[in-house]
Amino acid sequence: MRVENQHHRSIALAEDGWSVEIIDQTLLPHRFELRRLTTPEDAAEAISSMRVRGAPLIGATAVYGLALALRDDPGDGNLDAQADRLLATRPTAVNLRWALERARTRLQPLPAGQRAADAYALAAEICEEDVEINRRIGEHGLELFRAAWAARGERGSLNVLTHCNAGWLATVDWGTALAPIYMAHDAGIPVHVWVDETRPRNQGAALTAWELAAHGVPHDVIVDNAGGHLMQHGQVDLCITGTDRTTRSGDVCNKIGTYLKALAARDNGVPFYVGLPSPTIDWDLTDGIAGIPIEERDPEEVIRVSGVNRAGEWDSVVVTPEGISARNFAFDVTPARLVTALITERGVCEASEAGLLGLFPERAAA
Ligand SMILES: CSC[C@H]1O[C@H](OP(=O)(O)O)[C@H](O)[C@@H]1O
Repeated sequence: MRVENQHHRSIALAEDGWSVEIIDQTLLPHRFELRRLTTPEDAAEAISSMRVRGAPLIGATAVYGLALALRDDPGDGNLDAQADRLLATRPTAVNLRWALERARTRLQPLPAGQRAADAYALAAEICEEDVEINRRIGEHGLELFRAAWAARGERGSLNVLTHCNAGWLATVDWGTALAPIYMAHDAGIPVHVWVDETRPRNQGAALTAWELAAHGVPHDVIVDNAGGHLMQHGQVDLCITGTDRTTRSGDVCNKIGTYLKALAARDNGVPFYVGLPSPTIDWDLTDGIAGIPIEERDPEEVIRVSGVNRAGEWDSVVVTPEGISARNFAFDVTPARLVTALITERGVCEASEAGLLGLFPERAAA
């Protein structure tokens, strides 16, 4: 997407043809800085520290990390060890497993001397596929937005609530939940976005707001607990989020707090949509609540808030009493029954196995 009139993606091969450039998302919104990854350790650190985050972007970064590893040692042992190491960086987003399994399957049979070049080629393919998948999610989602706008009699604004960041920063480009928002805005539908701040890492306040502002999409940042109130007062026409792993039955794992938004949406008759790229579907799982591993991150992320102080300097402050105990669950699972529809690159379907197999029939036998 465009940043100060220059096109950027969240990740790209550097001009040297081998190192990898990412946007360091831990510095946004106050500093836009590119960071070069030159080793697999750099890639693993970028994922685990959330310099890059978002299921599709995590998968792409991991395969570039594997390419960096194979430049130095393309042997079987290093291929397996580095893939395992990258897989262990974060447990919830299924794209990480999907991308690394795809890489192992493709690279293992190759002569060692060909593996690095092919890993770079695969990383580039995964990136291009992601951009196209998200563009199509945007187009299918746009039709839902047009219908919602018509349902409002095309008056006022189309008020959309989103949680966390499922924009171009969470993918290679376009985003999943935000792609329909960008396309609706560009199509002249007056979209307004309620942006959940999304404690504790503030992906909404820091990343979604930054993206929407750069694209000129009207929005308001709200505290995570305000969404239900807005829905009760008719201020939300639809909710749309991303996902880190969706089961074949349509259970949606996403940033912590998504489930509570879906409950409020159901209670207030507000449609709840999920932007779902097919690499984020876990076809091996049916019960999301029982089966999806929920990442638990450092409690320090709850206790301490980072930002820019009055002097414009990067700083952090403690918001709890000294020595307290905190827990930091990073995701939750919204049962399929609370999801109005899944927006995939192949179209919109109900959140169910039948719905997903209707769009992905090749998965029926699995
Ligand atoms: C398009 S995936 C976006 C998804 O990833 C985020 O998690 P995190 O920032 O911890 O990587 C969040 O769940 C978003 O909805």
